[in-house]
Amino acid sequence: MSQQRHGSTPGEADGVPAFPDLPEATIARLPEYLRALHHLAEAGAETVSSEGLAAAAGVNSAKLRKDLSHLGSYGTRGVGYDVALLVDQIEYILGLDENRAVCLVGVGNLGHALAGYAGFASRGFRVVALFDADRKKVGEVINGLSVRHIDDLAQVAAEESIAIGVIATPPASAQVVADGLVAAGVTSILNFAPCVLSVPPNVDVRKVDLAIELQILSFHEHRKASLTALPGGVVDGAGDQEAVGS
Ligand SMILES: NC(=O)c1ccc[n+]([C@@H]2O[C@H](COP(=O)([O-])OP(=O)(O)OC[C@H]3O[C@@H](n4cnc5c(N)ncnc54)[C@H](O)[C@@H]3O)[C@@H](O)[C@H]2O)c1
Repeated sequence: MSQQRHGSTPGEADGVPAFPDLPEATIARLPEYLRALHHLAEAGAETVSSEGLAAAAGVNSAKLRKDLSHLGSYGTRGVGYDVALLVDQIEYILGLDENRAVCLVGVGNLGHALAGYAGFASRGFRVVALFDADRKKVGEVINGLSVRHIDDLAQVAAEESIAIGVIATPPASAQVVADGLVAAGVTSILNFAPCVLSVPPNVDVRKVDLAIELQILSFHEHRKASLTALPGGVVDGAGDQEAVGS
């Protein structure tokens, strides 16, 4: 099986369209592969087997091979995947080479933690603005950014070409914030508020809810307890590690 050559445009591997239509579940796993590949590259690895990468990413290797085949990446028999090349391909597909501008709305407990997190830059994002409705918070500087009033959203979004808005307000304010982001031209929203947002079809919303993740783990705890309670009950082997929010 061939692997895409160095120097060719990522995403244009033989027989694969420049922008393949990927299953949602594959898209959700690509950042996991990327994180694992970055760790491998930092450790000096130039190639990695599908089993090695699958273990590092916490998925099974058949699923990984299928996911990467969507990108036209099949690895080389006996050698595996070229780490640098695969990083390029995944970053290209995820659009991480564009260093998108992100704003955060709601600088409370959660917003503070998110705004202070230095890891977004190394993952391909620029946090360019922080907004809050509370005038007492306006002017506070976090990670070199001064909190702006939410009334400035449209102006700042235009100046900074903000692509992604993160909502960390209470749920009661989240819809009005989402409406403001959409009106300001933002077409991707990451919503931490535990509520469903109504947005136009051209706007993508991802939701992060740690309580839901805990509830899912609670289900698995419940299931394991009921299986081991059965005579001779055996719990199934460990499953894949799903990313929160996927
Ligand atoms: N997703 C998760 O796993 C997770 C975890 C914790 C909290 N949360 C959610 O995150 C949100 C924030 O939680 P928190 O503890 O930081 O709350 P918080 O009350 O400490 O902060 C909310 C901030 O939003 C601001 N705000 C309110 N309305 C606004 C508006 N219209 N425009 C701009 N700013 C506005 C407030 O002034 C405040 O600074 C809540 O919805 C909470 O349920 C989610």
